[in-house]
Amino acid sequence: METIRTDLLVIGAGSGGLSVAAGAVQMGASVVLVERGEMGGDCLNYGCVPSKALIAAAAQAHVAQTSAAFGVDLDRPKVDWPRVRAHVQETIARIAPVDSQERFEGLGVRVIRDHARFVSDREVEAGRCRIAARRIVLATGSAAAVPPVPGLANVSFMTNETLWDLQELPSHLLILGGGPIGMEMAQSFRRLGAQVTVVEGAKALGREDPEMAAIVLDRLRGEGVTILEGETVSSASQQGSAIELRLSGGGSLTGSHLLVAAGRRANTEGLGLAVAGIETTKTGLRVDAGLRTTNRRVYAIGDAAGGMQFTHVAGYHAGIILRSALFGLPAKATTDHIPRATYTRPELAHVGLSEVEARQRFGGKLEVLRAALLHNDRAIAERETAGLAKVMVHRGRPVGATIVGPQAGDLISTWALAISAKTKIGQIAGMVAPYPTLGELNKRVAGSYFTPRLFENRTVKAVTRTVQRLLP
Ligand SMILES: Cc1cc2nc3c(=O)[nH]c(=O)nc-3n(C[C@H](O)[C@H](O)[C@H](O)COP(=O)(O)OP(=O)(O)OC[C@H]3O[C@@H](n4cnc5c(N)ncnc54)[C@H](O)[C@@H]3O)c2cc1C
Ligand SMILES: NC(=O)c1ccc[n+]([C@@H]2O[C@H](COP(=O)([O-])OP(=O)(O)OC[C@H]3O[C@@H](n4cnc5c(N)ncnc54)[C@H](O)[C@@H]3O)[C@@H](O)[C@H]2O)c1
Repeated sequence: METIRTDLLVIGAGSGGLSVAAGAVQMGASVVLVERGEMGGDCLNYGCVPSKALIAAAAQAHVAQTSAAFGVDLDRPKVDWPRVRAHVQETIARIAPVDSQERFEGLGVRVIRDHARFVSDREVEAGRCRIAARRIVLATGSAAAVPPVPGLANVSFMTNETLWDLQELPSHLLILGGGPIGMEMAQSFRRLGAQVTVVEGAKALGREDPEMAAIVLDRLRGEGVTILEGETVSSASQQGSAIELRLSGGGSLTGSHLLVAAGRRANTEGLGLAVAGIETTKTGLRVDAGLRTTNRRVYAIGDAAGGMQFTHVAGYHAGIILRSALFGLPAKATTDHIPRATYTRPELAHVGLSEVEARQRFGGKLEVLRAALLHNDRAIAERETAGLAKVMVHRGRPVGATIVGPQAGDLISTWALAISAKTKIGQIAGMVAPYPTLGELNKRVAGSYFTPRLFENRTVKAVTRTVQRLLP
């Protein structure tokens, strides 16, 4: 057994672990990185990257369905699934070098490809190595949670890990769970030609503002996705390649394939956490505001920390703990300024407080600004006018924003910056946006704050008339 001493040991080479390792080694720390699976973790191999590549392929297929309105007739698209898969794999391959073992070894990180587990409160074993570290970072991510549905274990269902190995386009894809994974995949497979049925136990896109989520769900239903809400699966079975789900409401569904997208569970098993005095919660590892676990030398970041589960959150966490683990500086993770986006078409993006949360916090002092895409000239030209921006304002500053529409994930960045920089709404309204762009939506919604103050204000009108009389 080789013994290694290091400043920082990072377990997990996904979005969070790679950011910590790259930052720490480039700032002069000695770093060991342990990964038991693929470098790049879920995001690169089984999550964001393949799903966004599939969404892009599906968008190409969808063009044929909408082009006639532009005066362009296209033939019915022929979807060649092996080539769609090749596009997805090629996308992963093009990004992979940034996350590769070679790149990290080139930076000076010692990379060990094995499963890691604690053997004491500050030592970890991985393969033939025992690593003693000053600080340890758990960036072990999460995996699909499989609900305890009777019979499900005997069905050949897919999760986000196995979906990308599909050999053929499903004729009828059943999806268990109507969260972001379920909805992004439902629309993509529908656009590529599959029949798709989503079974959602509560409300589809249930974490989002219901008014905004309804715009997305209407579009998906309009494209032919069946979404059953408030419906749970009482049992699952398989006859040959046909998968049957019996529903608690009494009906049943038969499909050719089943994707389970019913939430996540943190990867904490097999880590020997008890030996190191590290506690877990229902959602992940127990951490304080500085992302320290119950063992003061050990941090947890990203999906494993059990909070918001996004790649950009894992990257943000990495920055927080680098301050603390390398320089001993105090640092706290907050969530108010962190955006999220679901990449259905239209996209649904949010940052800060929702309308309901903001009303609870600020009561009558809250102003909710709205602007519809219906009046955005670029959206009209592109026939993509289903959408809305909603901004929650308290004392002249934005405290939350939700956007549904094309490129909403890009448009929300303006509000993420405004909220983190505590910008006044007038500064967004005063920004000059190029015409004609979707970005004008942000200026328009901010400008609506001043509409009643300027255009429906008797004093302003009286002052204008007086000044006009006095001007030479
Ligand atoms: C289908 C899908 C689509 C998504 N789309 C988006 C999106 O568009 N945008 C977005 O922001 N987020 C998206 N996410 C979420 C995003 O993928 C995660 O939030 C992100 O990957 C979390 O990064 P992480 O570093 O915490 O964990 P991971 O990326 O999961 O990395 C953890 C790594 O730790 C390794 N590991 C675990 N235990 C051990 C051990 N004991 N020893 C050694 N190695 C270990 C694992 O093998 C893994 O490689 C998506 C997720 C899914 C499933
Ligand atoms: N665009 C993005 O950024 C993006 C995309 C995909 C995933 N993600 C991340 O991955 C996480 C996981 O996504 P997800 O969609 O798997 O999880 P989720 O927890 O967001 O949604 C799961 C859905 O499944 C439902 N559900 C759970 N058990 C069920 C059952 N037995 N029967 C019927 N419905 C059931 C829940 O009510 C919920 O609506 C997201 O929360 C997000 O953090 C992000």
